[in-house]
Amino acid sequence: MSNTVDVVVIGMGPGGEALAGQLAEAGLAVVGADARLVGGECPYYGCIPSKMMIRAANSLAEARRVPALAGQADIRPDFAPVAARTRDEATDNWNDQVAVDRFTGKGGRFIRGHGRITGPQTVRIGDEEFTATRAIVLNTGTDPAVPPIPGLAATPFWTNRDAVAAETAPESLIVLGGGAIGLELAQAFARFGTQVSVVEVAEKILPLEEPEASQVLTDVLTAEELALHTGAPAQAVSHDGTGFTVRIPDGELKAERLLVATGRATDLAGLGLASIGLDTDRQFVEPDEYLRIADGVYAIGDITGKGAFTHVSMYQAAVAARHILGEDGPGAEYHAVPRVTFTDPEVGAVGLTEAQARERGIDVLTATTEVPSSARGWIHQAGNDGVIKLVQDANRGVLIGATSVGPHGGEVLSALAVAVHAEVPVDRLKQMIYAYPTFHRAIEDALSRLF
Ligand SMILES: Cc1cc2nc3c(=O)[nH]c(=O)nc-3n(C[C@H](O)[C@H](O)[C@H](O)COP(=O)(O)OP(=O)(O)OC[C@H]3O[C@@H](n4cnc5c(N)ncnc54)[C@H](O)[C@@H]3O)c2cc1C
Ligand SMILES: NC(=O)c1ccc[n+]([C@@H]2O[C@H](COP(=O)([O-])OP(=O)(O)OC[C@H]3O[C@@H](n4cnc5c(N)ncnc54)[C@H](O)[C@@H]3O)[C@@H](O)[C@H]2O)c1
Repeated sequence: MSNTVDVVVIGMGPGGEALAGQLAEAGLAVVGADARLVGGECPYYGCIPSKMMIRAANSLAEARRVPALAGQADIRPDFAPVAARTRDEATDNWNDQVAVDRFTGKGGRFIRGHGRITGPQTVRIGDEEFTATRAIVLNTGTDPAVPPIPGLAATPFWTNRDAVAAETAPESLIVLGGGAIGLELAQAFARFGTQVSVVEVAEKILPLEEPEASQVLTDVLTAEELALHTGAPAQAVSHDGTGFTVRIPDGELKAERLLVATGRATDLAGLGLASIGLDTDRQFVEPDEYLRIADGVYAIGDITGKGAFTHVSMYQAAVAARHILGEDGPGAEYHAVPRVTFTDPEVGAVGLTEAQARERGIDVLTATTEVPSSARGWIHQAGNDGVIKLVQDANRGVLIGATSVGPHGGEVLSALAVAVHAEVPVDRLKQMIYAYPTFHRAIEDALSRLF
């Protein structure tokens, strides 16, 4: 088999898998390499198993709301169905044969191994050298970042990869990091009965989202008896054979398990980017609008730093694939990247936060409305916590950012994502009819406060 091909894809996360398959189906000679599992973090260690866990945990939370609304419910949490679904349905016991077969079925050649660029058109995968005449595509994603906290490295801590593979919910859990991964898993385990403490170095949880969103979630998680320690740098970690101790400025926390969810790491040097003249001292590559980082070299997904989300990886894959095939089409744009943290309530957001907009010198108008005081929120009652916040560019008269926290907050976000993406004039949004009594009707109330 010739080692001179059209395209080599290094790393087959969600975007890389889609792009490699599309190019192979289009008739190009494509080699796809993955060191671990085809499909990447999302199906095996990320989105899908965590959302299965959350779905189960939310059903427990909803059952706990029965006394407020509908009588009595006898709730006895059991983690076994979650573990079984993750193993059997989400990950096929962490086996990617179906995905490999799907790719090879489209005509691609798959190699399990670590890929590294060795020159403008050359890639080494394991012991083999390949020449890619049309494109090299990087979709290598990220690994969990482990902060240099004294003692931590020597302990048997969990990352997301261990947490989603748990067979049982631990009795107690300390979560380092109050971002998306930390909070989603913290709340899910807590709903199964785990005693959870979250240690977040920033002054608030979800520090990059709107402060109003952070506040709603802080109130909900505190009411669910999670212990939130914010502005709390972990100073030391130890493990005595049975449990963890984490020292924070306020004292010591102890738990059976420790989950490190403090962000993600890339390794640009390990990808050989110096061989094509790129700086490897940075965390992310810098692609142009067609995802090129050098002539004939493309990068998609988390390593581009445009939003570590499956939908960004897939979007970039489509743009890059079109460009590699020589088809016309728009380049990538990022003014309306949506994101949803699947806590309950869900925290959906799109575009810029108020703080980000002000940092850019944009003259903004903002408005918020509380979900519990909307008609649907009031009807919903137990579990109705939420807020909608809009950020308008005062000069252009369009929304440039929005946040939707609440039951189905991620679904409510879709209307706001359309508005931000298509730059629908705020005056036009104010003329729209919002179905009664939906959660999304609260958007109308927020719009009426924008002046
Ligand atoms: C717990 C958790 C929950 C998440 N939930 C969501 C969610 O709900 N929604 C959402 O949109 N996103 C979510 N994400 C983020 C999402 O998983 C990623 O954004 C998504 O997987 C896209 O990543 P990627 O395309 O960059 O590649 P990845 O999925 O990171 O895959 C990269 C692949 O490249 C391989 N690789 C790396 N280096 C090499 C190399 N040198 N040679 C060969 N192969 C290599 C790896 O083995 C891996 O298979 C979650 C992440 C985590 C951890
Ligand atoms: N629903 C989703 O779409 C979803 C879910 C999970 C993850 N993700 C993606 O994965 C990415 C990574 O998630 P993440 O939660 O690891 O990262 P994150 O950047 O979202 O959150 C990490 C948190 O850890 C804190 N932190 C950093 N160092 C710390 C330390 N030493 N001690 C205590 N806290 C510390 C940070 O201040 C931050 O709040 C996210 O940015 C997101 O894009 C998406």
